[in-house]
Amino acid sequence: MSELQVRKIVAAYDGSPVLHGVSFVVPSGAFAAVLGPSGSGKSTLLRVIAGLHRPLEGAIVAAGRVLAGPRVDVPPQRRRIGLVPQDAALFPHLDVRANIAYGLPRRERDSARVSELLDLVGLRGLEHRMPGELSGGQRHRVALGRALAPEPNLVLLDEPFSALDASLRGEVRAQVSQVLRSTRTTAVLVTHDQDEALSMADRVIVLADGRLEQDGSPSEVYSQPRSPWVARFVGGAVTLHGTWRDGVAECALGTIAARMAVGHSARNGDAVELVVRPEHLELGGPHGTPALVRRVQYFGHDAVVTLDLPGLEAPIDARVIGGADVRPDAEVAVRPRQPALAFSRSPGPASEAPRD
Ligand SMILES: Nc1ncnc2c1ncn2[C@@H]1O[C@H](COP(=O)(O)OP(=O)(O)OP(=O)(O)O)[C@@H](O)[C@H]1O
Repeated sequence: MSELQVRKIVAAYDGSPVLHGVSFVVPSGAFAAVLGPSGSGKSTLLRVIAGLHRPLEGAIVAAGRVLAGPRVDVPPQRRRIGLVPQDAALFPHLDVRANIAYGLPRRERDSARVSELLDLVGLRGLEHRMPGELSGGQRHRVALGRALAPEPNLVLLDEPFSALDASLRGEVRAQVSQVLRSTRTTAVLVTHDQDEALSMADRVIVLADGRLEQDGSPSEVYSQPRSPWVARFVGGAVTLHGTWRDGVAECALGTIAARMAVGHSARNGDAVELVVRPEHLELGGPHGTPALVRRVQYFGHDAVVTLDLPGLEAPIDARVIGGADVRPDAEVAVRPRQPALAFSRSPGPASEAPRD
């Protein structure tokens, strides 16, 4: 069992707090993504887990062993944690085999274990290439092989795909998750890319301003966001002010079906904040609210249509299948296809716009 427990971690730089009591558990063998905008404290959290930054409060427990706590600070090299850094950080003067073998104790560097790892990360045949002769994706696989070599309890991946071309990224993400799943390694990925978090992880841990905003499966975080902020940050959302009345909401989109978010409630006449996914807005049809098309971004499989609605200062985006025939300045009718998610209105960071 190599469960990771992050317990009420408080961390600071020069007295300025950066993490404010962050807690979550990654079950043994699970793949978690810590997702948050720039400056939310993701790298600091990873450094705390790896033993590169000492927390002021809280504890880190991996595989049942306390690695950091009030009187404990296990040095990084004794934590049994593998790290895959952002830039792969390979030794440029060592070939693929030697880079992977570097992760093993000296006496095991010539062992069959290195060949096993080359097979695991799909680099058999390239073992004598130098890092400069590899693609970005292959370099990451070497870094993963090196991190997995000593059979760590936990692998940490720090934005490992951000430097890759978009065309390569999807493939490398799939290869890395396949290797981690096949070895049942507990892993934590840090990313600001919501697609990466949703597509790779079993658990998504959303951080904002050093606080945990939500911890759940990708579909929970997407379909039951805990706040309008999470909805906007994970997947994008149209947010509207509305008034709750008998299971529907009155807002700039007219009177629309709505359901209250988990943990929220409203009485008739209460102000609510409504969240609608852009892909749940449909154009055309007899019952929609009239809107003016401001811009169309056509992507082939779908299009993002930016609309001005009467009474709304900011435009809203609808993501529609096709969309080739929608023209700027046209008047269209817009309507949500699914009930909006309603949040009781409360001030605070959860209702501010995401920053990135
Ligand atoms: N070595 C440091 N000294 C002082 N402040 C730091 C240091 N490293 C990070 N910070 C600050 O701590 C906060 C969190 O930074 P951190 O790098 O953990 O965020 P992040 O979510 O990983 O951001 P990014 O996605 O941009 O890497 C930021 O305000 C940052 O300026």
